[in-house]
Amino acid sequence: MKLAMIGFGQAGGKILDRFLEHDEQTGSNVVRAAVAVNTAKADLMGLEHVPQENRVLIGQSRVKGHGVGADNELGAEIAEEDIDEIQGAIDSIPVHEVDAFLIITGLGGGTGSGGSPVMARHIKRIYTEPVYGLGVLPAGDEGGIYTLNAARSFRTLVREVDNLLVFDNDAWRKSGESMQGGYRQINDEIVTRFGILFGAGEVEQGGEVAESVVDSSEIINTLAGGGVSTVGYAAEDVSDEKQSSGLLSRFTGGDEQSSLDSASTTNRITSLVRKAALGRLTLPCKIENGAERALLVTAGPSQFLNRKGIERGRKWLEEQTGSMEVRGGDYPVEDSNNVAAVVLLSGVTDVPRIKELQQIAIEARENIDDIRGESEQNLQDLVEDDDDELEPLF
Ligand SMILES: Nc1nc2c(ncn2[C@@H]2O[C@H](COP(=O)(O)OP(=O)(O)OP(=O)(O)O)[C@@H](O)[C@H]2O)c(=O)[nH]1
Repeated sequence: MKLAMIGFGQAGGKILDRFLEHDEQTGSNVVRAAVAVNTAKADLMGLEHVPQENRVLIGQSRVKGHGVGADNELGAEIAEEDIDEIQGAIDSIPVHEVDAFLIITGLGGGTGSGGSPVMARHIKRIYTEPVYGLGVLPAGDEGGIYTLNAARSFRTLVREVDNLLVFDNDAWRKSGESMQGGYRQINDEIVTRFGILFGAGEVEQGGEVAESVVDSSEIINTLAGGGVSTVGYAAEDVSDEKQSSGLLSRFTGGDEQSSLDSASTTNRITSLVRKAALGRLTLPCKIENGAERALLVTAGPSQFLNRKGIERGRKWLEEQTGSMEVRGGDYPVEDSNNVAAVVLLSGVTDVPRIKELQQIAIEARENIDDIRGESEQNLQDLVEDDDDELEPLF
């Protein structure tokens, strides 16, 4: 699937940068165009793979290149005011060559949190291609303002995009790690999952497995209908088996597929599907209470992918989610040493983490209002004398 990716804000830019690096390393060619938008000059300068001409600094007259300091209302205002500058960069995208737009952003900050819904609305008005969001929720220990920002941005962005794919930093943060080191690893996790998912629709149809290869229209149809999506992933190293099956087939003159035990290939796939769906999802949720649609992608060297495994995995997903719309297919990656299953669950609704986020956001808003009210009173008590005998100069 060919995407025009827009990284909004610091997190959005860094994840976009990592997607570009992944594209170069794997040759998957998913990112057809990349634009980074930010109010902070330093963040844009720190990017390594986004072309210079596609880095857009907005809000210069308002914040002088220093970011909006987690004020997402200001982030939204600036995006609205400078939308023509962003459009200038989008104009260079060969839109006829892309299947969809993907706007990537951290929902807890200011620039991306406020700007990305404005951007999504703008793009949807102009282009017919679907516009998806990849929104990152803040970790629980980041504090009230980030949670409040994320809850408000989440609500707005879901409405503006054709589907919001969510990644929850809270579920992935390891304690005892530096922020930067931690994010690098988290961003790798993000790119691995979404890279396989979107890369799957990019394989040329052809060869033995042609009819079971995932097409980009299957990704689009799974995401159609809107709402919130989450992704699961599981992988197994098959390098030893790959080596021995290659040797054996050369020795017997047979093909590599037939030198592998098809029952164990099938079982491996079905167990990977279960692990992917029941393990850590990008947004943890209860799958047994429903996903409207799902897509199963099995990736790896083609001799390790078989139709029976995918069929069984698909059926199992249908039973688990109660969805009648479960698609499935292969993503052959011949030089990989892993077999992986990626499960996209679209239209999920039973997500305790979102309810918790909203509750904390409401409390944070109440606390912020109380503290503001109190601090005005406290300042007045400090600067004025008790009997108001000292009058100000003017
Ligand atoms: N996964 C991931 N999350 C990140 C990364 N950097 C920041 N975040 C998350 O994004 C949120 C902050 O958003 P930023 O992108 O830094 O903020 P911004 O949009 O640049 O807005 P301002 O800095 O307020 O102008 C934080 O709450 C973090 O949870 C990153 O590299 N990876």
